[in-house]
Amino acid sequence: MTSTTTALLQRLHEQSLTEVMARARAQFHGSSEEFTTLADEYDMLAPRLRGRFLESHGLTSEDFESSQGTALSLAVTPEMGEFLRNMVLAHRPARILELGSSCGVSTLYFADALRTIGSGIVVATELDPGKCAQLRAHVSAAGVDAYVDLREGDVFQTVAELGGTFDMVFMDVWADAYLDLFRDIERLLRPGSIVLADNMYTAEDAVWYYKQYLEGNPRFSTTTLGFESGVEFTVVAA
Ligand SMILES: C[S@@+](CC[C@H](N)C(=O)[O-])C[C@H]1O[C@@H](n2cnc3c(N)ncnc32)[C@H](O)[C@@H]1O
Repeated sequence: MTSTTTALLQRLHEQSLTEVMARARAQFHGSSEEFTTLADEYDMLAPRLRGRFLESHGLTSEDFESSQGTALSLAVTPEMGEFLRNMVLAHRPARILELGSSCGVSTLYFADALRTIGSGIVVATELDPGKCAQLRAHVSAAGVDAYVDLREGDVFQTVAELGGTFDMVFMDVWADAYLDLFRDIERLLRPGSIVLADNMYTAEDAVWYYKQYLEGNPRFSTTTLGFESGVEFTVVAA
């Protein structure tokens, strides 16, 4: 990764964390000391307990699960970003579909990996015009324009217009849309395609139908990876 991209990602990660912490602090009705303790406890929790923990403290955020917009970046963590980057380096996809790109943090990890390989494209999707503008600026600053195709607009509309197959898909829109969206992208998958979905533990109720659908369908082999906010790792078996 170039030093420019590393520095840019570091700044964007810090910015996103600050935003999320500020929102949680505004929602939390305790003292600053209690909030600090809560944040430490969250960090130490097993990922599969995190969603319920936030919920029990009144910190579940509606904008994670509703179709309403938010100005927050809600970027993947550095750990998740490195995982995505490594997945690309290992799987060498020609076409990646990213569902929910926000200001482009996960997009940058995908695009940087494609730059390392020397080929491929990530089709990024985002509804919010302000976030799209930021994504374009970030992609340009990192010098990875050649590897990113941003489609601005509603993701369902965007997906309906796509053809061909995708070797890798990253699902990171609002969790209650996962199943409907997955049904729409099934025709774009081929045997061996990988679908990664974030927030399986932090939006456990919203993703329940998605998880059930995958587990009940012999075309897919799926498991939830127990790190970060819970990542569904699905391979198209047939
Ligand atoms: C969790 S954020 C994505 C974060 C991003 N993957 C990253 O790492 O920076 C989810 C994004 O999905 C977008 N989104 C939600 N519903 C959408 C829809 N129907 N069409 C397009 N984008 C949508 C939101 O605007 C939001 O920016």
